[in-house]
Amino acid sequence: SEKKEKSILLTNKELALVMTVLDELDKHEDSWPFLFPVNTKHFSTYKRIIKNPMDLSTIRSKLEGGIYKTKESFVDDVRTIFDNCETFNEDQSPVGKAGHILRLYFERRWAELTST
Ligand SMILES: Cn1cc(C(=O)NCCN)ccc1=O
Repeated sequence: SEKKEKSILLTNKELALVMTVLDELDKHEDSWPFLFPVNTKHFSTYKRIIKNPMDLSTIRSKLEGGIYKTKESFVDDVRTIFDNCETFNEDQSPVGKAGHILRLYFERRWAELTST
């Protein structure tokens, strides 16, 4: 049925929406800490402290692989990036500050694009 179908994949409109937001996050000047997975060889405690690592390249791979069935599951992964950042970084550190700025940008942009 139409309802069932909706839960299997993102509609074209939703796909375009999440792609747009993902592209904007990727090019934002404060996205540099979040473009790729945190280097756990460089940050040896990261794996123990952060249970669900997430980054923008992983989100893009999941999107291209048809992993996201709803736009909400996409939003959950984006928010995980920022929650992980707050867990692992001091608020006033360069990475911590970038995380707060990019989270604010994302939430405002998402609201703009999805609020009726
Ligand atoms: C998200 N995140 C990124 C870094 C980082 O230093 N990234 C550099 C990328 N060149 C360190 C801790 C952290 O939580």
